[in-house]
Formats: sequence, structure tokens, C-alpha cells
Amino acid sequence: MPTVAWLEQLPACVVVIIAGVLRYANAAALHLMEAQAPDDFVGRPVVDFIHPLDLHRVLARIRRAEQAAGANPPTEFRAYSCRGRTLMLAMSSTHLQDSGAGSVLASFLDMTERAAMETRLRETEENFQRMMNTMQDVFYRTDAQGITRYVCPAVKNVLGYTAEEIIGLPAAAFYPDPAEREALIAAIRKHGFVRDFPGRMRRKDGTVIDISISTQALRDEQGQYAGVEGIWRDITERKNMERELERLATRDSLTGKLNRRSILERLEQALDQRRDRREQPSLFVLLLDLDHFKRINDTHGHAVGDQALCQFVETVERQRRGDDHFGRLGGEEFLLILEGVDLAEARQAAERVRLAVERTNIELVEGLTTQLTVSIGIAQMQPGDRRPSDLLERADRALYKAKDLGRNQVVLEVPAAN
Ligand SMILES: Nc1nc2c(ncn2[C@@H]2O[C@H](COP(=O)(O)OP(=O)(O)OP(=O)(O)O)[C@@H](O)[C@H]2O)c(=O)[nH]1
Repeated sequence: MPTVAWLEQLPACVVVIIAGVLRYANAAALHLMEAQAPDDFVGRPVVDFIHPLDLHRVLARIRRAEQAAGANPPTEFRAYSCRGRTLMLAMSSTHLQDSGAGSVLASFLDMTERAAMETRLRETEENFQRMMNTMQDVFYRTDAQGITRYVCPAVKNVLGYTAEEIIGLPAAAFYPDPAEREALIAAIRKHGFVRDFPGRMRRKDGTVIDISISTQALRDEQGQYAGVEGIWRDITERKNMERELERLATRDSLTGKLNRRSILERLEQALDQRRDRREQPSLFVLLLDLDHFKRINDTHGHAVGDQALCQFVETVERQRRGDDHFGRLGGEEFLLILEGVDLAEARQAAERVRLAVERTNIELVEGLTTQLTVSIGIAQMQPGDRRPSDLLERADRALYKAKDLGRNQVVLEVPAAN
């Protein structure tokens, strides 16, 4: 058939189809279709080159072009080259006037590369989604303003909110203490990333969970801070275990108060803080020892004695100021540490405890109560005191005086130098 010379120079592929047979293909089309010679392609039916699954759709387009005057919109389909390679083509077709009935002019573009890229992109996206869907930890991303832009579905298990409920909200909204998020962002801005940064978040049901955050800063093309991206993990169970271990290591198992080691540690810290001060330190210890406690054990048994000890501890606890440390040294001997008070206040505090114990009905068994009394020795830290024992020895002497004086007394040990 007659051809136009410039069609041979056109980089786009052009073919003419008459009655379903390829009658013309320009050089670009022959090249794309990997024809060794024009006859490999031209003169053969179109159906030879179209993937069976797309054949119906393509033939319908060609038929429409054969009849209609207007152009067909582009359609994508799979085709075979002359060498059997699968290609993805986008074809536009129109009726070719002056070449007789059933003539179609079609041009097509090679979309194989793009299709392969789309497949790869889709696979990458599917892999990403699969990974996000199976993750137990929470992957998230915020923008420079701290607005959550992505969060994976695991957030539902961890925070109780769906990802959709969270996306678009400020990440700070889920921190019980905004200062904790500010500290996190400051660390990320400073170092570019954080690993296992401790924090807390509030769940939808209001409970607060412990989390560990590993996150890095995102930068835009100009190197400007563009938000953060990372993972946070619910570590509440681990933290609870650590807290329980800490409690077991520092608390007395019967009364739940600080054990001997911990209360002595607090005393040592209090001494350290005041060691080099010249003025009279405002630190007092009150050594508390129950009077005739053996009688309770001997009369009612050890288990009842345990209950009585716990009730005594609750009585003292009710008198204790928030800042005072209270612990069990052993047996029925306890220690109260008072800081930032003067002598008169320390005496009053001791007297308050003594009176409260005396006035409390201790229930031994159902329907049977008794009163306990406590003797208290007080000692004040002196400028030369170095170790807890310096102070405790004086408190012990005061306690013995209290016992000697008939018990249920408060005695202050005045250092020899005073
Ligand atoms: N139930 C119970 N008793 C304890 C515990 N620790 C020490 N005790 C008892 O506390 C009593 C202390 O007796 P003592 O040292 O003679 O002192 P006390 O009877 O309180 O007499 P004074 O201190 O001299 O007023 C003993 O019977 C101990 O067995 C405890 O954990 N539970």
C-alpha cells in the first residue's frame, strides 16, 4: 500500500490494519515488534500478536475503528513480538479514510517498562503492607509539626485506637506528659535518632502504658527537619516485672515498707547531702520499737503477731509526712527519717506517732482487740556524722533510755559535745 515517507522517520509506532490483517508498519513498529524483515509482521493477522486474554477487547476496539469516524481512546494490552517476547502496548486507533472499508490506522507506545515498574511498585507496596500488618510493634511517621501521617495497624492492639483514628492527630495527644514527648523530640533533633528511648502513652481506655521508642529524624531535600519515623514497642509487661523486682528488692515482704537495706541507703543519701555543711543539719532519725511485743506472739501466735505488726505500720503511715522515709530495720524495730525539720518538730512528730499507736485498737482476732505502745529514740545528725551508724547508735541509746524509763516514751539523745 502507498506509504508516506515521513511516517518512516516517526519515533512512534504506526500500523494500518485492513480487514484484521496488518497491511503497513512503519520502521518504529517493526523495530518494537522485533521483525527481522517487514514480512515477519506485515501481511499477518493482528490476532497473531495479541495475548489471548486481551484479544477480545482489542478486536472490539479495531472493529469500532473500522466503522466509526472518530478516534478510539487508548487501550493497554499485552502483545507478542515476532520473537515471542511479551510486550505491554498502549494503542490508539482510528478509522482510516480513503483506504476502503475496514481500514484502521493505529499507533502504539511501548509500556512494557512502565508496566514492569508498576508491578515492582505494587509488589513493594504489598510487601510493605504485609510487613506492617504482621508487625507487633508500632511503626509510625510524623511530619515536622508532629502530626501523625502514618501508623501501622498494630496500634489497635497496643493503644486501642485504629490507625485511621490516629492519623491526622498530633502524636503528642497520646503522651500523658507532653514534656516526655518534648524530651524525645529534643533528643532526636540533637542526635538525629534515638534507640530504646523510654516513654509512656495513654491508651484509648485511659490506661497508661510504658513504651520504648527507636526513631530517626526525617529531612527534606533542603536538609530541613521534616518529622520523625520509627518504631515504638509496648514494654509495660517488662517494666511491670522490673518494678516488681525492684519492689521485692527494696521492700519488706511482711509490711511492704522499705527494707533494712533501702531505709539505710536513704539515710546514707541524706547524710551525704549534708556532710560538708557547717550549720546544724536538719536531719533526724526516729528509732521505733514496739513495747512487749513478744507477749502478742506468745499469747496469740506468730501469725497474729504479723497482723499486729502490719496494723502498727499502718498507724505510723497515717502520721507520716509525704517526705519522710519509713522502713523496717528488722523484727519490731522501725526507722523514720525526717528531713528539713527542727528539733521541736521532730519531737512533735515522734510524740504524734507514739500517741497514735497508743490510741489505736489493734485487732488480734475477730472481736478481740488490744493496744500497743511504742518507744521512740530520736537522734539529730551532728556535723561530724559520717555514716548511718553514727546517728543510729545515738538513737539506739535514746531508745534504751525510753525502755528504761518505763516504755511508751519519746527520748532525744543529746550528743556529748552539746
Ligand atoms: N509476729 C512476728 N513477730 C516478730 C517478728 N519479728 C520479730 N518478732 C518478735 O518480736 C519480739 C521481740 O521481742 P523482744 O526483743 O523481747 O522485745 P519486746 O517483747 O517487744 O519487748 P521490749 O522491746 O523490751 O519492749 C519477739 O517475740 C520476736 O519473735 C515478725 O516478723 N513477726
